[in-house]
Amino acid sequence: ELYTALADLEELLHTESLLIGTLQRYIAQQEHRLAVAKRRLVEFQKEYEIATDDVTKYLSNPINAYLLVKRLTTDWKNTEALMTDDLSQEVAQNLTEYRKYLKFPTDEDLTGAATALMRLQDTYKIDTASLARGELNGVQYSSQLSAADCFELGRQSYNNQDFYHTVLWMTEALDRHERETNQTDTERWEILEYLAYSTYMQGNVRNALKITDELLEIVPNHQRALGNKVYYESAIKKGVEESDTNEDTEGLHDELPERELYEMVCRNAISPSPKKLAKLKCRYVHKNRPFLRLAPLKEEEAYDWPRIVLYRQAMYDNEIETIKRMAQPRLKRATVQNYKTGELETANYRISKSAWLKEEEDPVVAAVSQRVEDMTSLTTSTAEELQVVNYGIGGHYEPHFDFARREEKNAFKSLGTGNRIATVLFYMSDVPQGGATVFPSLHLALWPEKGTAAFWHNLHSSGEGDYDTRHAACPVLAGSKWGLYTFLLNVR
Ligand SMILES: O=C(O)CCC(=O)C(=O)O
Ligand SMILES: [Fe+2]
Repeated sequence: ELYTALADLEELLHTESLLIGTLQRYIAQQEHRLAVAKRRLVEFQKEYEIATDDVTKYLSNPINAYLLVKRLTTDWKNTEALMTDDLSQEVAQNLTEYRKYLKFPTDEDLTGAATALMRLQDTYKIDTASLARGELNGVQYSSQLSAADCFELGRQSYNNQDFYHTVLWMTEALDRHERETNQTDTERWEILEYLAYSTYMQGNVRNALKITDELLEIVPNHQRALGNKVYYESAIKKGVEESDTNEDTEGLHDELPERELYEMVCRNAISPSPKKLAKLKCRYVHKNRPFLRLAPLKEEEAYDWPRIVLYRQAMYDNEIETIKRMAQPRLKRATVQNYKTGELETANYRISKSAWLKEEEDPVVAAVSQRVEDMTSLTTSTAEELQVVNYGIGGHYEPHFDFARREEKNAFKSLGTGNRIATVLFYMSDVPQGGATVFPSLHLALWPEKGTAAFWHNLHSSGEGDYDTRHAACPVLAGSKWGLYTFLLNVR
């Protein structure tokens, strides 16, 4: 899963540079070969013309007779070798070697990267055309997508049976195809075929028929399209009308499904009321602890109930660098616990890479761990190891609780401890766009800021889970997000 973290993508650039070199060498070789072949052709043609000009005269000359024989033996053998001698064999061998030791993304990576794009498109309500222009919320980031690129994204969605996005991307592909001057390999009718079927699957038979007619104008004997046309027409006759999927989502925010509320908070389209925010306080924490005496922690309330606090500049840049450096080689796709079996497994609702660090590994880890105690007044002796998390583009963690519910029998069994009383998370990077930590029911978003830590209790003092602490990590829209998390545990 290379697409899950930015760090791994860098290695793909190394792979690409070697491939570009190979392609360059291949072209140079082939061009040299063609140049030699062209020269030979000119020579052969010249001699042949002289010979046929006056055959008898030419052949009566013993030197010419010799040259003709030579041309068709040695010369032609050399030329034949030039034509058939497979230099590309060497290139092929090179490529096989590369496949063995270089990092290559898999088809699964491609699907993952495409799915990530769709997730961003939905969460941040980015229209397909701007995304294809390489624009994220008005900021130009990357190069444009071609009609062929959009077609490929549409095909990916189609293969995932995601007809909603297939329609969006095929429509964009069609639009770009029309405007592109050096029209790509993607034929217009191919786009139309995908578009028609997905439009039908989306419940719009009339449009599906219109698109199919357009296809048939280009390829009149397209068998599948002809079959579909008959089918769509009879469906319309039978009165299977398109279902109106435009549900009105007006109304009170709290009645919205969590998914929508979550995405709204991610987009900053909703936030706690000004009245709520006005009640929040800021203070400096001085305690008789070494770190705090040097630099008192700046504590800022982000929410009052449940109490969620932020500490600015809670981690130094050099600590961040050390921790990232230690974690980098150990990063692995993050897992979640199957609440029935207790097994750890990967899931699409959590896409990031993580690594664990032990206190004894480095003084920096111990120092940060100590700071967690200072901030929380809770002991870290029963805390889980510090977890470093790296989210790549589109990386996210959908709404969840950090504490285990009663029905989750096997939670924390291996640790031999109780439930997660509290969560502390340090942001080890800024995130240019997206990537907030959000609490959907509180309408609250914490925007990552390098060096800031967030802290909240997951359990009421009774030991019961606080359901208002349900939270999520919004998909990263631009850049990458680094976090350092620790969960403080109840002693059992
Ligand atoms: O990355 C974030 O902002 C939150 C992560 C989180 O909730 C978790 O790892 O449990
Ligand atoms: Fe969490």
